[in-house]
Amino acid sequence: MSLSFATEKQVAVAAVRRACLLTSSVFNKLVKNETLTKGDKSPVTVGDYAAQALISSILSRAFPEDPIVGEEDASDLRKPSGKELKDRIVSLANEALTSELALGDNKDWGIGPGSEQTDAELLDAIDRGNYEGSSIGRMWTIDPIDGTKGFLRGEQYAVCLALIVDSKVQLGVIGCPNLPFDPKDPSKGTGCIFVAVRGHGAEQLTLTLSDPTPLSIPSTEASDISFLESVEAAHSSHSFNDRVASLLSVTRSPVRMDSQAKYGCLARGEGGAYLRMPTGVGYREKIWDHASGNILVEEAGGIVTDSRGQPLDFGIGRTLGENYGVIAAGKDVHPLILAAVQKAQAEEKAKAKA
Ligand SMILES: Nc1ncnc2c1ncn2[C@@H]1O[C@H](COP(=O)(O)O)[C@@H](OP(=O)(O)O)[C@H]1O
Ligand SMILES: [Mg+2]
Ligand SMILES: [Mg+2]
Ligand SMILES: [Mg+2]
Repeated sequence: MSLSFATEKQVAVAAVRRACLLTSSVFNKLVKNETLTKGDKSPVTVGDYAAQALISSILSRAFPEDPIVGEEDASDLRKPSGKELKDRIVSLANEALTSELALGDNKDWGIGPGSEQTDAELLDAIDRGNYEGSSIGRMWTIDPIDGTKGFLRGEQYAVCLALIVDSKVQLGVIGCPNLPFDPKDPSKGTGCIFVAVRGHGAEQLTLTLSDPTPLSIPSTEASDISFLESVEAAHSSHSFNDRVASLLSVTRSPVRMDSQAKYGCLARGEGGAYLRMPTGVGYREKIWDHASGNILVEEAGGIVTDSRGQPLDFGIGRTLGENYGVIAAGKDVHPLILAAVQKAQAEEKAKAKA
């Protein structure tokens, strides 16, 4: 029987839940100068930094020995020009750490009233995410706001946290504050937390940790799926997906959504397939963009591979290495999608030669 990671699960869900409350309250108050543009031209907001500080400081208390691979680092906040931003992040993180939430909390994890951290402690918590990754041992990976562009547009984004042991994801949590809990029943409102533990299944909870629902991907005909794909055309090739869809006689339009919310939707039976093929040379996918979604889909009975049909390797560092794309789908349609992807790749190669 596989390990149940019961304490890890409780801590991870509590941390993601607090980070979801933090990010949704930040969104309503976000002002213009609270967003920076990083070296790769992508945006980062006070919400991203504060959520990473919060999650990392909870993990550091609960599991002080575990290294963390986090998306953000505090170098810009340590500069004199970053002081205003830093002050705001410290106050947001402390507010989220100390607020009293009845459920799922534990003083030993450094959360609840009286758990304030100093500026230096919170900046250090962000920088604990600088771990380079490893194929051996335990490590956590945090994407404090996945889909920052979606977050800024008021659309989908996700707070993602996963535990990787010896290169394999063992626990994944994805918090999606803007995702309808039940698309068929709007009265259930928005906000979901997806959780999966290796060998123990996948489930969905509300942001108040109620309504736990086990998740599994229903079987479908390949022609009945609709692809879940990035909103940002620079992140995944829309035209390649269109070609794959036509090879499979898919008639439904693709569903575009930012963040790992796509993996959550797939796991609960929406869409049927996630397809992310590289748009150009050079970009390497980051482990924090896929770790939680990977286990969620696998535990919901699906398959996740690259375009060679190989599983993703979470043990080679902060990235997934050379980019062969990502294909995630239910187990009956995955082989068909993989074959169609390989056919479309062969066509592209032949065209490039001609
Ligand atoms: N050229 C590129 N190709 C693929 N992914 C990219 C990319 N540039 C940025 N990304 C990643 O795409 C993530 C968003 O995924 P999606 O397109 O599914 O919404 C971003 O996460 P962040 O928003 O956390 O930075 C970022 O890490
Ligand atoms: Mg980012
Ligand atoms: Mg991301
Ligand atoms: Mg992010």
